[in-house]
Amino acid sequence: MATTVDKIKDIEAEAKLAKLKRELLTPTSSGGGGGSGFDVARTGVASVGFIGFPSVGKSTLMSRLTGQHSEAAAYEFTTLTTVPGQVLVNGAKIQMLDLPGIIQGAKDGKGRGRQVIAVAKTCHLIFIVLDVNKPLTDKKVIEAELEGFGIRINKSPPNIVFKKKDKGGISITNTVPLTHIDHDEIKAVMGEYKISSADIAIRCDATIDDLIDILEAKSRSYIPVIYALNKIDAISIEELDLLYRIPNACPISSEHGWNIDELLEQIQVGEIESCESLHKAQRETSRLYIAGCVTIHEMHCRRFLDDFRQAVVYGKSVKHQPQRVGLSHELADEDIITIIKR
Ligand SMILES: Nc1nc2c(ncn2[C@@H]2O[C@H](COP(=O)(O)OP(=O)(O)OP(=O)(O)O)[C@@H](O)[C@H]2O)c(=O)[nH]1
Ligand SMILES: [K+]
Ligand SMILES: [Mg+2]
Repeated sequence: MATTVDKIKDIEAEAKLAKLKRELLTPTSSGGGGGSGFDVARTGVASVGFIGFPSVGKSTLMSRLTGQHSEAAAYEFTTLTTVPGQVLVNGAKIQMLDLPGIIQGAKDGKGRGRQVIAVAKTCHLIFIVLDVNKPLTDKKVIEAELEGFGIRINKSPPNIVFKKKDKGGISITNTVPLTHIDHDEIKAVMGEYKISSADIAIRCDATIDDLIDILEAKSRSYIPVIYALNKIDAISIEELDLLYRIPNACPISSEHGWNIDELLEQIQVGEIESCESLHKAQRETSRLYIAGCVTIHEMHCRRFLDDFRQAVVYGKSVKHQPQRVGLSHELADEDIITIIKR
């Protein structure tokens, strides 16, 4: 049986690994890091990146959704660079980015996967495109690739407040019982990060990965994902029924244009009427909201205000589409705003 000392050793090793991974993924001036060589100019209020194995139908979907032609063919790696297009969702211009296919091990530097995932990491939403004729385990493989690059899928940041201090040691409080880690183990992680004084308030049944995500907050991106389950023209009705049980998914046929409207509808544009609903949207679907009739300032709670840098608004309340505005800007009904944090 593993002793506490063994367990702490494991945890220290895990924390060390997380640190090494971050160093590997942080771009360096020498260009050896996670560069974004495939990035393109961003237009519209938000961008959606297409991630998937080769030949699952990303480019066919791109052409179908946006009318922007992106070369599609039966051979792998047809697409070698980012192809941007645009589509209107509730009147808002949303940029679509068709990306080259990735393969297993992409996050570790195989192929150009790192550059591809680096682009996806800056998107507001990711379409994971899957070929329904391939094993469903492909979904897990792609998810692991994104996770390994610091992308957290359909998840909000763990409810842990971490404040580094100059002195006073490590102080830990938890409002719920912790079933995955104890205070000694948390201190071991802090030791690994060379943090000797901090206040840590834990408000969820956190795991060690949650804690590391908070310590590595700068290299984490919380991005909503929709699974575009493509090529349903090639399966039976019975098989299709099963696909409808997969959460956050939309079965489609890019080639035949089946269910493409539903896929667009799933791009969640949350409705904001109050500070509360803004927080909810921020937690659930990240950065794209429709505002009710309030000023941005009125929607604010402190936490949000602290990070606020600028908002980009598209809709009736602004002259230019989109327009950058500050806190006192008054929104109109159905405006779409993107909050830019510091
Ligand atoms: N049956 C069927 N075939 C499709 C569908 N969508 C795409 N295909 C075919 O799948 C093959 C690959 O399509 P692409 O759009 O090039 O796939 P991709 O994911 O962009 O591929 P890479 O750029 O190489 O990564 C082509 O032969 C398409 O005709 C679909 O909905 N149904
Ligand atoms: K292809
Ligand atoms: Mg392609």
